[in-house]
Order: sequence, then C-alpha cells, then structure tokens
Amino acid sequence: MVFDHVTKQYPNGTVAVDDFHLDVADGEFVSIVGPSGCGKSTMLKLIMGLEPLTRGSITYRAQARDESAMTGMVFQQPLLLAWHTVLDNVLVPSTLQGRAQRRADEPRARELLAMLGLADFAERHPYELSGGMQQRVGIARALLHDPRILLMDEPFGALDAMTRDQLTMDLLDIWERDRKTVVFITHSISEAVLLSDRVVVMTPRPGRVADVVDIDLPRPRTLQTISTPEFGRLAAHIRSVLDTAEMVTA
Ligand SMILES: Nc1ncnc2c1ncn2[C@@H]1O[C@H](COP(=O)(O)OP(=O)(O)OP(=O)(O)O)[C@@H](O)[C@H]1O
Repeated sequence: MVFDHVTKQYPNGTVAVDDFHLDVADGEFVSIVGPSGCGKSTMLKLIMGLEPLTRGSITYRAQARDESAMTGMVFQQPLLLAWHTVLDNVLVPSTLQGRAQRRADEPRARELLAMLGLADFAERHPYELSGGMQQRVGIARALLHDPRILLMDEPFGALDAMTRDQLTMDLLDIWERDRKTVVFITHSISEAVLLSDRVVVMTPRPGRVADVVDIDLPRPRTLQTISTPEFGRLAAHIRSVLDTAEMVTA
C-alpha cells in the first residue's frame, strides 16, 4: 500500500494530514503514533474511502478477491449489536450479503471464535462478555472475509493493562500466522514497538511524518521483549521524536 503525498483538508479548512508519504510492504505491520488530533483516524478514513483525499493518492499492490475483502477494520469500541449473539455479531458482514452468505461463512466465524478463545461463547450475548472478550469479537468480525489489510484504530485503548497485554500477544500470534498487512493506530509507544516492523511517528496537526523507525527486534516477540535494552532504546527514540515534534510546532 503506497501513500503518495496524501493531504486531507476538511471543508471547514482544518488540515488534518499534510503530505503524508509512506510505502507499506505487503504483510508488513506498521503502527502510527502521534499526539491527539494529529490526523491518525483521518488516515484510516482515507484508506477506507470514507473521506475523499484533498491531494495525493493511496494505492494497493495486493489484489483482493473483491473490493470488500480488501480491508477489515477494528475500532476502539467493538461496536457489537446487543440483541445479537456473539456468532451473529461476527457474521454481520455476511448477513448484510444475504442468508446464503451467512450460512456459507458460519464455519469460518466459528473457527475465528475458537482461535480467539471464544468457542464456548458463540451463543452468548455481548453483555455476558468482558471488555477484552468483546474486543476479540470485533477482531473476529474484521477477519471474517480474510481481508488483505487490517486497519486497527486504538483497538486496545479502552482495556485494562492486563487484558491489553493479552490481546497484544494474541494479535501477534494471529499476525505471525498469516502476515496480513496491518496499519495500527495507537497512543502507546510500547504497544507500537512490541507489535510493529516499523513505527511512523507523526507531528501534531497538521499530521506530517516526523520519523519512520525500523523495529528490528527479533520475532517471535513476547512480553519479556519489553524488558530488553534494545526495546528501551527504540521506545526512548520514539519518545524523543514525539517530544521534539511537539516543541517545534508549539
Ligand atoms: N469531519 C471533520 N471536519 C472537520 N475537522 C475534522 C473532522 N474530523 C476530524 N477533524 C479534525 O482533524 C484533526 C485530526 O483529527 P483525527 O480524528 O484524525 O485525529 P487523531 O490523531 O485520530 O486524534 P485522537 O488521537 O485524539 O483520536 C483534528 O483537529 C480534528 O478536529
């Protein structure tokens, strides 16, 4: 996926993203970190085609079976339908395509629920699940149609620290298995370092690329990776780039 000098100005004149340039390899895990309001969510909306670009382009290298299988999206809140079971929530994208599609996709939905440790909860309702389990349902739903690109907008932001760590490890497992291209938005430097091949550090609004940091930590990574000196060095570097970018624009 190539972001070629992407600029987004909203109709009210706000420039949310300015000249964002990045080449994301197929199967790469890229995180975007930056201060609040620097245009991270806007980037995702541009990728999803929910907002038109003002200038520049976003192009895909990989081919998908169809357009709808190109991207899967995980939000900060899992956005589950309270009156549907867990299984039906995962199958929402199929149900929208008709009953036959729903039937065809049910085995895959059950397989994803099992992979995320929710096999026994398929017939339950969202209110019976913890926050972390609800977010797993959101992840299963995003993976249902095997998207080429997984977009994640602070998916663990609303969770407590332990659940967050667990889901981070689960996401690493899932990614190691089939190496989707992931664009992951987060406020957490350590989450970004632990997960990513590269971390894009953005400046305060209008969001520009302040630095792109290669995360050359060996994989598979574990929570112990966080206590290595190399991890500390990378996290400190990203912190200093963020601080410098804030001082320059302040
Ligand atoms: N529809 C819109 N119309 C006008 N301005 C907008 C619109 N959506 C976002 N903005 C502005 O664009 C800027 C970037 O917003 P965006 O939500 O992309 O930032 P963010 O980095 O995701 O923020 P946060 O980390 O707080 O979620 C902000 O100043 C925001 O107020």
